[in-house]
Amino acid sequence: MQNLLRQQSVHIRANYTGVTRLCCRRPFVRRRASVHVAVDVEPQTLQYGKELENAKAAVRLASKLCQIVQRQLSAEERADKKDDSPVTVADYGAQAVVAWVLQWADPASRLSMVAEEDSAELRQPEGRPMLERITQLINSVFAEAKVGVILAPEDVLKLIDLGGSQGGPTGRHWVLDPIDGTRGFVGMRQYAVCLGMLQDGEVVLGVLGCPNLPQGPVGEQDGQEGAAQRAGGSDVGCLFSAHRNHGAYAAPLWDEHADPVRIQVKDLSNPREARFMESVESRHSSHSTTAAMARELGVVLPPLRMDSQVKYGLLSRGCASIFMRFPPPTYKEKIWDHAAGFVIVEEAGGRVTDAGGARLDFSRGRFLQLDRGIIAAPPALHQQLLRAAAKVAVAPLPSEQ
Ligand SMILES: Nc1ncnc2c1ncn2[C@@H]1O[C@H](COP(=O)(O)O)[C@@H](O)[C@H]1OP(=O)(O)O
Ligand SMILES: [Mg+2]
Ligand SMILES: [Mg+2]
Ligand SMILES: [Mg+2]
Repeated sequence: MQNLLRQQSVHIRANYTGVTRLCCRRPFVRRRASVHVAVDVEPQTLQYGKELENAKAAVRLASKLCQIVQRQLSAEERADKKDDSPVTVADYGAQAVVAWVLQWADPASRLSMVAEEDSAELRQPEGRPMLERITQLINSVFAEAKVGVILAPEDVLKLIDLGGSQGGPTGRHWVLDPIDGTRGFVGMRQYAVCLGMLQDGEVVLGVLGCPNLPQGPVGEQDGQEGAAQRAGGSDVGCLFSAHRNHGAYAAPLWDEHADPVRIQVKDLSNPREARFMESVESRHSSHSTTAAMARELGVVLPPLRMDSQVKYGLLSRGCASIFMRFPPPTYKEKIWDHAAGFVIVEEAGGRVTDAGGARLDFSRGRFLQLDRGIIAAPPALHQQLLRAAAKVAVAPLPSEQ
């Protein structure tokens, strides 16, 4: 695949209107085609401007694939992984699409990507029908977007396995969760395509594609089954993005020409006005611990339960003021489950730490090492949350898992 990719020429041209074109040409593809990306700031003025555009283009394409699959997901299109969590053709397909865009946009550099999925099951004879379905899906999304490339199943396997990097404290590593909240995805609820970029151990870019998230106010029903069915309207589908030191933005997911809008957390200090968010799945995050935290803090509003990193997006846009996550003590948190949301919340003015107050550290490989769980909020509320966490009994995570 490396050789194949090297044969291809890819270049990015930005015009003065801020619309960038990602053009790809392969020797055996006659027609030149393009993926359009709208950018919020002239890419030349940002240190990682081109990378941000590529990340948005990748997330938009992958989100399209996910949306198509969610609307007609069949039993053959999903499987259970060894850890008992679900995976679908869309998880694999989205990972391959993002890897393809990033690789093609920067063919000169060796892509390092830390991503959730790998191709092991698809390489088994029983995985072949799923692999063929994934390949077909990718090619139909590429055709619709006029990418002008047709992938073979072998290409798809290799693209998925580009996500096997270990990350670490030096160099550049993309961090991808192709579908965060797969249980939400199969349950017709919320999910997000999450892409971050690590530079020397720091998350410098984050993009969240949230196909089922309304652009306006969000209520409890938006976290429940049926969110996917309601997602056809033009006011549903959000793209959150952030560039370190340049703020966080929200834009319509399906309109790459729309201007992104700067977003900020809602800087509340009174817990009685605050709404907190947590997982829909109590097996992912203890609802009783968050309820105890809310009582200790004096929060009176009921929780807003949402799947996936859409919670980080909602916090950044001020739709709720607190996010808490207390996974089971044996669970190892992965960097792709938080990288994009982390930089978006910080750039929107919020704080994201573990329950002991340590800022999340993405430089230690594929996993995060956390004291108990994750707490995110605007600064004043965050301080109060840390005081509550010191009083509320939360099962400690083993130091070495
Ligand atoms: N047993 C588990 N405990 C905690 N989190 C889990 C578990 N299984 C999967 N997850 C991950 O929790 C996150 C979803 O959290 P939430 O419930 O808040 O949406 C996802 O990253 C999901 O992975 P995945 O990316 O495979 O969906
Ligand atoms: Mg995840
Ligand atoms: Mg996932
Ligand atoms: Mg998963």
